[in-house]
Amino acid sequence: MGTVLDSIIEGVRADLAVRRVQIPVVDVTAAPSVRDAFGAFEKAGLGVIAEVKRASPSKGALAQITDPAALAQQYAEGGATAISVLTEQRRFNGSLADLDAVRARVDIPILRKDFMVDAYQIDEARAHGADIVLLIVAALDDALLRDLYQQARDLGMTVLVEVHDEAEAERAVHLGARVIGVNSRNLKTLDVDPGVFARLAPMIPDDMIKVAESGITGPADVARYQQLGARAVLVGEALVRSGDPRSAVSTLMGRAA
Ligand SMILES: O=C(O)c1ccccc1NCC(=O)[C@H](O)[C@H](O)COP(=O)(O)O
Repeated sequence: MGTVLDSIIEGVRADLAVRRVQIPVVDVTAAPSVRDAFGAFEKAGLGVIAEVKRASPSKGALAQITDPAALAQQYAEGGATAISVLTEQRRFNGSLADLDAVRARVDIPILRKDFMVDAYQIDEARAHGADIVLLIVAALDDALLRDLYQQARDLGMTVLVEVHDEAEAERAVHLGARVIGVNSRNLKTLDVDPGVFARLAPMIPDDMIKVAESGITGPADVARYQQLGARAVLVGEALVRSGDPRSAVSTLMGRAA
């Protein structure tokens, strides 16, 4: 039986095939200039990547986000370092239109958060203004991981390389990734285990930006991850459900709202 990740990727490939027919070649030459996400993380001290997330395989519908740009603007006003926009359609209810809308509204770096398995998606991310792309090590063999990583870097983008276990962390470090996300959500069970970051962080050199991902609900979680070496956190559900995204971001960062 396939995993959740396998079934998400199957849908991603099917949707990609349709877009390829509509737009056979993506023109990256007209893309807006790249914002320096790596520099932003370095400057931030503790960075918050605030996510535009409508739904998820683990929780179903999370929030009615009718204006993703307004949400992103509130995140930015709260002090977010970058915005993550989920563009996967079938399970997360996202779209490239969300990415366009957010890019047009905020001036901080933007992550296209999707399941990247093809060079076409990297060009597409850049053409739609993304400054960061996610590469999930579990979804890629070493050759494709390296090719997509290099392609994104050649386009000037920062790459968030995501790992879930020791073997994947080793592959990410070997790749030379400068930003490594440790996702505490198990892709088979979808359960979140906050102990994963503590286990994997020591394997990642300290000159890399370590990002703690998933299941973060408040400033105590952020402080704990920071103590373990995180330089940024990626937060979705807690922010979209908060009712006050601006204050929720500043509270996460330990600032008065
Ligand atoms: O969120 C899920 O259920 C999920 C399931 C399978 C693959 C990926 C998934 N989420 C993507 C993410 O990495 C999260 O959106 C991100 O880390 C934020 O997590 P959270 O703060 O727990 O919403």
